[in-house]
Parts: sequence; C-alpha cells; structure tokens
Amino acid sequence: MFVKTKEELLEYIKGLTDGFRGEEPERFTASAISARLNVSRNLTSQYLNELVKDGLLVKANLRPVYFFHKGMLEAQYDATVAQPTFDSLRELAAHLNREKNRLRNFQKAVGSTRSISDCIEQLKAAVKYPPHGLPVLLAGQPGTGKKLLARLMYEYAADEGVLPPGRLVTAGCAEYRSDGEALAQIFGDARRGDALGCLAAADGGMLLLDEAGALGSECQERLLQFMQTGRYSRCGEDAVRTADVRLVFTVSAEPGRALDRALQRLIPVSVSVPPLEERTPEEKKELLLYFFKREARKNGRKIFIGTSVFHRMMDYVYAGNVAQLKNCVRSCCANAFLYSDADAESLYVYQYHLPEEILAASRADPAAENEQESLISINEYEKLDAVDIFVRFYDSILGCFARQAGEEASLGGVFERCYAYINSFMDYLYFDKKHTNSRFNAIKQVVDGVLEAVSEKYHAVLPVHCGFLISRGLHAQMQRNLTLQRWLERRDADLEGALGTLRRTSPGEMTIALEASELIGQNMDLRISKMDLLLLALNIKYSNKGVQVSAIRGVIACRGYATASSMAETVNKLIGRHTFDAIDLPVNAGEADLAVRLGKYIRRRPTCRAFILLFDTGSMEAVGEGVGGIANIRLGLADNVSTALALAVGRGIWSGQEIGTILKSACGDAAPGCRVLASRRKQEAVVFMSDADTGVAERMIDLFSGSLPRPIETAVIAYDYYRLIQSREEDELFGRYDVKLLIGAMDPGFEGIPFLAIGDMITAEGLGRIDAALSGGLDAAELDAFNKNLLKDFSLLNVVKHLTILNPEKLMGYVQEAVTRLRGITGKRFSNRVTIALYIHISCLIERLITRTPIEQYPETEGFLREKERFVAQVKEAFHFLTSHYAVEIPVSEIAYIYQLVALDYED
Ligand SMILES: Nc1ncnc2c1ncn2[C@@H]1O[C@H](COP(=O)(O)OP(=O)(O)OP(=O)(O)O)[C@@H](O)[C@H]1O
Repeated sequence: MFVKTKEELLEYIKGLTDGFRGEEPERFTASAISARLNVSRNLTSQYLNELVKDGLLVKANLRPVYFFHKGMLEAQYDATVAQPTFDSLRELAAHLNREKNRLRNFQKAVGSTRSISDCIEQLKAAVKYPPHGLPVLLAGQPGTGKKLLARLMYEYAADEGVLPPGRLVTAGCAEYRSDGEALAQIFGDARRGDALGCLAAADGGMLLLDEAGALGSECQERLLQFMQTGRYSRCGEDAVRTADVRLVFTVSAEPGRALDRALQRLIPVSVSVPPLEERTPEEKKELLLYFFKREARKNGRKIFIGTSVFHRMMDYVYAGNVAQLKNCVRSCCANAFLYSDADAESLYVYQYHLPEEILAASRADPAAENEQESLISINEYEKLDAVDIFVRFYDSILGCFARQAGEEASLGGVFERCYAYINSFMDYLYFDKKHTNSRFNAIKQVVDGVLEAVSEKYHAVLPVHCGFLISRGLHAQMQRNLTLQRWLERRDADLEGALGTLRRTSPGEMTIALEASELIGQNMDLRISKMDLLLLALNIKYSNKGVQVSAIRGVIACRGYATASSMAETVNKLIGRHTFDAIDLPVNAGEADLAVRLGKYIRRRPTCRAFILLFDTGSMEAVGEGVGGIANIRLGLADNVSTALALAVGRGIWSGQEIGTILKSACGDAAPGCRVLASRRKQEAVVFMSDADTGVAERMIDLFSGSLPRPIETAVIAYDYYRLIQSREEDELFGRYDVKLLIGAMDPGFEGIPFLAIGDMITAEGLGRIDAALSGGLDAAELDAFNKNLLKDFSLLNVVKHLTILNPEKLMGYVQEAVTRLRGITGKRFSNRVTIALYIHISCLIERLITRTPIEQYPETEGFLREKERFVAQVKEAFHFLTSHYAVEIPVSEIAYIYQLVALDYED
C-alpha cells in the first residue's frame, strides 16, 4: 500500500482498529505502521502525532507508543474517549471498560436492545424530529415502565443537546382530586398569586402528563388548544401566555378510551410498551438479576438465591408487570435480611422468603425446602451469562482464519489455534452448565439427538461438549439476542470466508456438519447460524482426522417396517463406515412410491451426482423413469437386495470403482438384475469463463457459491474462454450442460445465452440476469437472500481479497498505480466496466508475477507482438515500477490478455 497523505494513514489505522480487542497491540506502534505502509518512520511519527492533536487518534504512551483510531474505539466499546493520551495501554483499556459500563440514557432500561428496542427507536425519532420534536403517547399496562421510558427519553434529549438538562416536569394526573385542581396545576392559577403551573415550569423542556386519561374533558380540550397554538391562559385570567414545551402522555388503558379523540389525533407518535409476559424469558431473567443486583448494592452484601426461588420467580405471572417483579425482589431481600446476622457479608434468599402471592401461586418443591439446595450467586450469574463472552470467543475463532487470509499462518496452524480456543471456551461452558433452564434443556435434547444420529451414521466421533455449544448458540438466537444478531450480520463475510476454507479443505466434515444443521433446522424450525455451522464443522474435524464421505451414495430401499434400515445398519457396521442410507417403504408401496422417495433423496443431495440403489422387487424401468427428470446423475440399480449384495456393493463404493464395474462384480457377470442409468436431461449450468488463469474462475465460483443460501441443482462451473470462442456451439460444454448464463470479462457472443460481465456483477447491474438463470432452483425469498449476499460478497475489495493470496489492500495500491500509469501512458480513458475487469485481472497478474507463475501461452503471441508493439511497450512502461521492484519480466502473453480487455473500450 502506498500511503501519500495523512488521510490515507488515518484510514489505515481505522481499518486496523476495527475489531481490535486487545490482541497484538504491536501492530499499532509507529514503527510497525511505517513498515507496513512503506512510509519513513519520521514522517509516520509526525503524521500520527498530528492526528492525535487533531483529535482523531488516541495514543497510549510508555515505550513503545501505540496509536488507535478514536472513533473506531468509541464505536466498538460504546464508550467515550475524552482524553487524547493515556499513560499506558493498560490505562486506556481500564478507561474503555469503565466508560463501557457507564450506561447512558436508554441503555439503563433492561431490554433496551430486545423487547423495548422498537419503542426506544420511536422515542428517539420523536425527540429528533425537526424542527422541535413531536408529542408522544406512551401506552401500556400498569408497571410496564412508561414513566421510566419518558424519563430516559428526556435524558436522551439532554445528552443529544436537544433539550437543556433538568427541565423535566411530571404532572401525576391521576392524583388530582378534581378537574379544577388539574387545570390549576397544569395551566397555573391567577387566583393563587404566583401559581404558574406545570406548563410554565416546563418552558423550554418537557412535561410528562402521567396517566393523562384521568384528565377531564375541559383539561384535555385546553391541552389541545395549547398544542395547536403554543398559547394558553392561567385559570382565572385572560392574559395569553406562551410556552415552548414538549408533551409526553402516558396512559394505562387503551388510548382510544383514555383520551379525547381530537387530542389523540394531535399526538403523532404512539408507543405501545409491551407487558412483561410478552417479553422473552431471557429478559425476565435479566430483570430479576438486575433488581437483585440493585438490592445487593443497597445492602452492601453479596446475594445468593436458591435455584427454586429463581425458578418460582421466573414462572410467576406478574399482573403488575415490571413494577410488581421489582417489589417481589425487594420483599424477598427484606425478609432474608430480617433473618440474617447483622454482620454477615452475604444474604441468602430461600423459598420461605418469597412474598405470599408467589408462594400461593405454585407448589413448593419439597426437595428444595431445606437450605441445602444449590445457590446462584447473583454477581457470578450475570458475569457468566454475558453474551459478550460468546462474542469474544467467536471473534477469536474468526481471528484465526483472518490470520491465514493475511498469510500469517498455515492452515494447520489455524485449526490448531481454533481448537485451543474451543477447548478453553469449553472449560467455561462446563462451569456454566449449572445455569441452565428448561427451555435450554429442550433445545439441547433435540441437538444431542441429531448429533448422535449423524455421528453414528458417519462413524464420526463428536466431542461431548459439541451439543452444549451449539445449543447455547441456538438458545441465544431464539432469544433474539440483538448483540449476537448484529455480530452475525457484521461478520457475515468473514464467516463465509472461514466456511469456504473448510468447504475446500475438509469437504467430509462439512458434509456432516451441513446434514446435522439441516436436521436441527427441520426439527426446530430454525436455521442454525453460520457461526454454529462453522463450530460444528471444526468440532467434527477436531475429533476425527479426515472424515471420509464416499463419492457414490448407496441407498437400500425395502418394503416392510425398518427392513431397509436394519439391513443398511448391519452393512454399515460390517464395512466400518457409513455407506448406505435407507428408505423404508410401506408393505403395499409400488414402484412409483419408491421413485418419489428416491427423487426426494437425490434432490436433497445436490453435491452428489452418483448413486446406487439396491431394492427388493419391482420394475427397474419404472423406478428409473421416476427419477429421470433429475439432471446429470448416474444411478446404478440392482434388485433382490440382500446383506451379501449390499456388502459387496459397499466395498466396491469404497474402492473407488465406477458404478457399472461395482454392480457387475457384485451381481455377477451376467448381472441380469442390475442396470446403470444416466439421466437424459442436461443439467443447467452457470459458467464462469476464465480468460487467462483457470484458478481465477474457480475462486470466483467459491465466492459465488458461498453467497448461495443453500446448495442448488444448477451446476456452477469454470470454463476456458478461448476454448469456447474457438469451438463455438460445437464445444462439448453445450453437449453436457444447458448453459443458462456465461460470466466473465469478455462476451463470447453466443446467441440466446445471456452474458454477464464481472464488472456488472460488482456494480450490481447484472443481478437480474443471475436471478433469471437461477429462478428454476431458488424461490423468491431465497433469491432475495442470494442477491443481498452477492452485493456484499462481490465488492471489488472482497473479490480481490478472495482471488489472491496477497494482502488485498497492498495489492489494490499496486493495481491502482498500474492502471493509473497505463491510462496516462496510453492516453485512454477506460470505461467503468473495463476498469473493474482490469482491476481484477491485474490483481491476479501481479500475484502471478510475484509468485513467478505468469501465463506463457497465448494463441498468437508472435502476431500480437508484431501488431501491437506500441501497446506492449506501453504496458511494460506502466508496470515498470513493479517489475523492477520484484525483478521479474512481464511476458508478452500476459500483455496480450490485458489488450483483450482494453480492446473492449476501443471497439465500443
Ligand atoms: N425495562 C426496565 N428496566 C429497569 N427497570 C424498569 C424497567 N421497566 C420498569 N422498570 C422499573 O419498574 C418500576 C415501574 O416502572 P414505571 O413506573 O416506569 O412503570 P409505569 O408503566 O409508568 O407504571 P404505572 O402505569 O403504574 O404508572 C420502576 O421502578 C421502573 O424503574
């Protein structure tokens, strides 16, 4: 990367600080930065210190000095960094953690990122609505937190500088004994000397009209006039006064019944605060812990509560919502306090400390009546339950893969590091095991069942903790934990990258992980996250050195209860590996039923194209006919299945033989009962054309396939562009595939087959063509998800990152330089499309030059050299800065490929 300006340096540090959680701080020193950016040490130091002065960087002194991007640190830690320098890295970390824990305005409400996050967004919008904000109505059952939200809304307005601090006035409308009193209190009363009223007191700030439904119609009418004109009069005088007041109303009843319709119409923002019972159990638990912790602080003691106390409090339905729950916690603690020693350091809360209403609502658990039951430490619980711990663990795992992408670690090293992280995380989970609830246990039961079935099927071993780990991820997902959801969205591209690595290096493990995730999804109506999929595959890899999945899938189908299953199981055991799946059919099933089940089975395995079906009796034609519509598969069929036949076929499958050979030797030479069918329908395909280096197209396919929401039947293949334009329609590609779309740098011009330039993919112009090509295989929702992924995955930087092993940022610096020089030397302006194609092509070219594997072949190198001598010289000049730096030559063949791209513009 060539850095010329201070701004570029700032951008670099910003990128470096993104995701920084304290690991490898040495990257943030002036010397590391100057080395990385090819800038002199002195200039780097000068720029860095200037940026600190400008308030854009913060530095931690003490040798060596570290520099971080201030805004990025603040965003990540959700903290304010008020000072520019710190005495040490440790001091900076302590400051960030302190600030992070200091909650601001809405964050103080439990559930601010969950059940009431929508309410909060509405309130924020109302505060900020130009020019003076909007009146708000907060509606909800008693005790749901309406007043709290109104207060926090005011704090938010003050934090944002929209309102001055300290000007929130609350009018408790239900407390006024008469309409007259309400009027006098709100508007002021001239007959009582200087009684100015709430409106005047709130001038310039906010007036909270709590339980506004209790106001009489005259009062509501006068509020309406005030809202329309900004004017009002005190009771008992005619003088007109003005006030600039934001109004917030709360009502506990249905707003339509509580307020006059005309007044209600003038309040544009109506926020409905959900009752406690509509919030998730996770949030209810958080509220419980929150109030217990407050009591602990107030009493200056550690609090421990019995697990049964906890469960009974969780199970109780609080009609009075959060307010009642809070009171119950208080009452428990007060009871426990009464019976404790005055100088005890801890407070123990048992069932008999519970308030009457909870005791009466559920039967006591006799086992828990004594004081021996297990206790939960309130402080520990909160610490251990933090989603943060999961996120940090996930970050560490992705960090291992990021190092590999940055060429800093070998793949083996990546896996080793991942295992180390998984192991230490397991220690934590094991410790955390006692803090589980019934919902979690139910999830774990499903997950364990699936994992057991899958591991048995593939004879794979899964670590005991695996089910626990995946269940925790699912549990968090079911709680709709926003922190986790946002993390998954933010790190989606990295997750895809890591999964891509596993797909390439460990296809067996990935197959098992995918199958398990599909089964879990089916059982729970929930798609497991990409992170959980990654952990699953890593765990499988960890416990099984190179799991193998056969290239040909064996299937045994028989009529009768579990006949096929038990035969498949026996044979799999005898072979020692999972070889056969089973299709159990009802006794009266016909060939058509078998064909339908087989078709489903094959369609669910789009990555496998070869199958052998062993079945009991029936017509092979009919079965074959039934699955004839599936494209591009080879299916071997044999009837009269027996354990001996299946054993012979299974051994054949693992010896790597071809279907025909396997069947012939298993059924005997005459082999009357066996047949091999190849489907007649051509498989649909999307083709990535490679113009120079086939590796490029293959890596593009990785990226493309990684964006798919699920595997598809359409083949996605790489093919040589020059071969295509030579043999045209005669090419064997068209004999084998029904080509739906050609993607590449140059259009080979086949009539009736749409072409998509890579450049258009990056600028998103070509999405329509991709959708059309895949519309047979993906439904509308899946296409939508796919398009979103493509937009994200096919950004220029991401494509380049994916295509080469070099540091993408550094590489882009080179490419930019080369393209700019080429433009200057040739005097040509390249179109967007050509520029993007050049960027991609040159990125790969630079890698080829640096790794000394340039393309030496071009169909007519000599002719090209004769005709385009000037262009050859121009390219050599444009690349001189690179070729001289790395002491390499750029062969004419490579220049010819560049010419092909540039010529697209000449032709236009
Ligand atoms: N999300 C929350 N996080 C923390 N504390 C909460 C939350 N919601 C409510 N509380 C606490 O619960 C108690 C009741 O809340 P609040 O008085 O705001 O409810 P309300 O809906 O205005 O009640 P009412 O309708 O009875 O006036 C308060 O002590 C409040 O601080």
